[in-house]
Amino acid sequence: MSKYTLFWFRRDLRLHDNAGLYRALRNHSNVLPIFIFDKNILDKLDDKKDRRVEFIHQTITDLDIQLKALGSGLLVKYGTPETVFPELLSNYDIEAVYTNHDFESYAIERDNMVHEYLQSEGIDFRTFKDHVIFEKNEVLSGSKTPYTVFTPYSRKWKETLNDFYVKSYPTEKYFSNFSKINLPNPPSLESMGFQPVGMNFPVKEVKDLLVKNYAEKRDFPAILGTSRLSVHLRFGTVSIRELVRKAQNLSETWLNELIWRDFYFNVVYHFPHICQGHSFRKEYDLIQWRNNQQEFEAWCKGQTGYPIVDAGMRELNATGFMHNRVRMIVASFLTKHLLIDWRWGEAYFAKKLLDFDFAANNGGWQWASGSGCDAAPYFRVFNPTLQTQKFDKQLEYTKRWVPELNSLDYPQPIVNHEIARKRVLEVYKNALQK
Ligand SMILES: Cc1cc2nc3c(=O)[nH]c(=O)nc-3n(C[C@H](O)[C@H](O)[C@H](O)COP(=O)(O)OP(=O)(O)OC[C@H]3O[C@@H](n4cnc5c(N)ncnc54)[C@H](O)[C@@H]3O)c2cc1C
Repeated sequence: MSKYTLFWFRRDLRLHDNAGLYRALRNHSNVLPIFIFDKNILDKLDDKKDRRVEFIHQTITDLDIQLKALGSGLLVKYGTPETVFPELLSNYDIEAVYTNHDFESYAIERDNMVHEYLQSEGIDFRTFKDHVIFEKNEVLSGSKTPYTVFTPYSRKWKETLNDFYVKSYPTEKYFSNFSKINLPNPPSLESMGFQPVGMNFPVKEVKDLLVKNYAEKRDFPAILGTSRLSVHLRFGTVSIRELVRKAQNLSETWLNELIWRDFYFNVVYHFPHICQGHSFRKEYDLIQWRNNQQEFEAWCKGQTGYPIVDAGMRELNATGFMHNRVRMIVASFLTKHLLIDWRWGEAYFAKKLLDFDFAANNGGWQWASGSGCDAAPYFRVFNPTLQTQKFDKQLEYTKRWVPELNSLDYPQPIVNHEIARKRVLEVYKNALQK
């Protein structure tokens, strides 16, 4: 029997069109796929009914079934990478470990640690670009510096794109190179201290018609006008290359959204200070936030007395999803109307969003607060009433989540729009003039 090559799944939970898996299968004849339920991450989750863990568990179970049908299987471990790898090395004769890039700060630390360990054991650790179209220095300005503004970034992104970057990796050609092995089923959610919520997750297909109509429909939260693919993009159950090909054929506007996603990964990679809790524009760290705990709780619970804000927060709490237009409204409301630090909102979203992704979430929050690259100017304060008139005129979305809207049970606004607008402009001006 030849030595084993491990393929380590992380945010790329699919067999088809997977860059690192393709390289492992093409170069080696005994490829054992592994997945680690990482205690370093799971132990930090307070909610034992975390929808993300359930999503991953369902996906892993499905991957294992697909692999068993190929005469192989998925080796699933529950532990920390620093203990799992030594254990794997003592049980299997391993020549190389393949995986795909992940640029979040914990992931970088983890991969450096694993790399060092494997190197000390004489084992190759090979990593590949998979979850974005362009990474690292592939899209730089003419002066070879990273872009901090979306429009020129997206222009260069489009100029750089050619068929090569969106071609699928035909992993299926080499499926016979998966190890022939008998493995136990993955551990249950319960055995890892979690429980299922039992919700239906968004489907991973998007209809051509939806993408064609995206530009006209994407801003209306009452209708299904966006793809709902964000959780699949987060965990790699869909391939970004396939989606970009679809967007190229059907909708420039939707393509731009996929480019925003690459853009925010590019920002995280080039400006790591944002991963340490700093504003992208450092002067914004001087803002004197009010950080009123009671108002924060009212925002979290959807009890601010601003119906569109409350609808969004209740949708988030109930489903783990919130429409992009409403994310912008609730984020602006928290930072501008309530003058609560965007990091509080960022952390709350990180706990609740099914599609939580550090790069897009941080980017969205810093955009809303004005502190980010290519952010909304600080003096732009969304008016929730006008936003509702524009994007939920019939209150269809709002009433879905705030059914008691016109009754005495619904709270009075916790803040007056005009007073809050003047207050935030004053506070921001003071901080930014220093
Ligand atoms: C405050 C705030 C926080 C956010 N947090 C996240 C987050 O944690 N994870 C996340 O995936 N998105 C986040 N977004 C971006 C956006 O709201 C979601 O990607 C989108 O609502 C997901 O719905 P969809 O899949 O139907 O998107 P579609 O509109 O169909 O777009 C397709 C895909 O493009 C990407 N995309 C779209 N808009 C953006 C954007 N503005 N920035 C980056 N990528 C984008 C997503 O991967 C999305 O699935 C945030 C936005 C804001 C304003």
